[in-house]
Amino acid sequence: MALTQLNSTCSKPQLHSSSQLSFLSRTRTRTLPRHYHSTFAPLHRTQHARISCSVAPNQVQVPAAQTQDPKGKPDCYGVFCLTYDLKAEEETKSWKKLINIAVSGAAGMISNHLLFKLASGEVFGPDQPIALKLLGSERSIQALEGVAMELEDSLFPLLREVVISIDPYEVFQDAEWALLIGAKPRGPGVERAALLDINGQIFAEQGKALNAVASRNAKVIVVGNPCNTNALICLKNAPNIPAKNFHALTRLDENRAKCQLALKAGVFYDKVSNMTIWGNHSTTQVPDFLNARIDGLPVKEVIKDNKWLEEEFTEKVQKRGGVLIQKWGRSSAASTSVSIVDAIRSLITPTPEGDWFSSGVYTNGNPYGIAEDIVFSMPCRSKANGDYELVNDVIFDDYLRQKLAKTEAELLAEKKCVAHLTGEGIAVCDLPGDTMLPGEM
Ligand SMILES: NC(=O)C1=CN([C@@H]2O[C@H](COP(=O)(O)OP(=O)(O)OC[C@H]3O[C@@H](n4cnc5c(N)ncnc54)[C@H](OP(=O)(O)O)[C@@H]3O)[C@@H](O)[C@H]2O)C=CC1
Ligand SMILES: O=C([O-])CC(=O)C(=O)O
Repeated sequence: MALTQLNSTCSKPQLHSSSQLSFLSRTRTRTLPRHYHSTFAPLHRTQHARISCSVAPNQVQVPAAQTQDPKGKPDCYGVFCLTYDLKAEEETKSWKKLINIAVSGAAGMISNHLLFKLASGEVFGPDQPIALKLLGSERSIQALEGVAMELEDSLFPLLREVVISIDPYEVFQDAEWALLIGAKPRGPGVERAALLDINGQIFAEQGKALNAVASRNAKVIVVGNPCNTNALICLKNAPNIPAKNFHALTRLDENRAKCQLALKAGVFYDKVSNMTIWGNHSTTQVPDFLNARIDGLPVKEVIKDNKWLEEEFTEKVQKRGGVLIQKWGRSSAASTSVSIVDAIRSLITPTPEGDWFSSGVYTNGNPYGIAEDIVFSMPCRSKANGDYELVNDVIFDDYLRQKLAKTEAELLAEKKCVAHLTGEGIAVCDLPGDTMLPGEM
């Protein structure tokens, strides 16, 4: 691969003084968002690892550190100023317009898998350059620099810009996708009501920031738990973005359910379709075996063991996260990141004819009689435009209706618990006693 030095249009970089990172790094002072209180003495509020150069196709740019021009004015800095020596037919002008993807909790375990999938092109496609805007905190800013360094060392051609910051207003600027993963984990002795409040405040703040600066048609996927109610809080604080654009991740539950049905039926999991997870991403979630299909047939025609379906299968899916934590010592991160990829791809590729996917979405206008104004996992179809429609052709029986009522009641109780964060008055928190995240046992 020949190296050619370019006259690029990159902005002049400054080297980050403490870490000596080789990518372009800037610092500037901003007012901290209110929830970032810390005993640290923050000096640098924002740090960027930014590809800010435009590079012509067929050429490779060398880091300015190695190639300062005779006047001593580097145009660009570090490995993010490099691009591959593309063949004429692959040149960058055939790429789509760059999209901004914001990720919170970017130094966490899920992100550590997800970011590399996003940067590789496997999510948005091999002709879609991306900018990754990574949200951390004072707690995690060093770790985030490490993440940026690993992204740098991965030489992803499609990764055109990386920004790390603790300021959601900066990270969400013009974001087309916001993947909200960061949330305080529920530790021993933490009441679910307290968790709803602590994490709810994070999502209220982030909703406000999205409202102010994100793309007006941004798609928001909330992963941080309790993800349904966090998504509700987020959308209530972002009235400029359609409520329909907010999702709570229940795709991991769908994938888990498909795997269990495939195992029981003795088929590979690609034979399982039409799998709905209804309701809350919690142990009240309802994996719907009435409408799911195996090899095109209703599940009940293939697995003629109703007791197993109603009891063992349902509980296995509801509690899969907790069993995994017991074995692995940490919560599902790799499979969660895979399911985030699945969730995004389901919105940007056409749903296969007759099939659907599950997502926790806003219930207003739903055809199933589920209470309005909550975020509830339901069956969706997409035409690949980032949008979705709810599926009409599903059936219900008494068992399914009864299970739906339980998960709906839980979400309505959670909603009352966070009324102070959704602009709906004073919170009253009376949660059902058995409410748990899938990862809790
Ligand atoms: N919906 C789903 O299917 C699933 C959801 N989850 C949820 O996703 C979230 C992230 O999981 P994972 O990446 O494994 O978790 P990690 O603990 O690895 O990372 C979580 C991130 O959350 C941020 N965070 C925000 N507030 C706090 C706080 N008060 N205390 C500690 N950390 C905080 C931290 O980043 P920073 O310091 O930068 O803010 C941290 O990096 C969790 O809420 C988890 O329950 C997990 C699996 C499946
Ligand atoms: O409870 C957790 O953090 C993990 C979780 O959501 C899951 O595994 O589904």
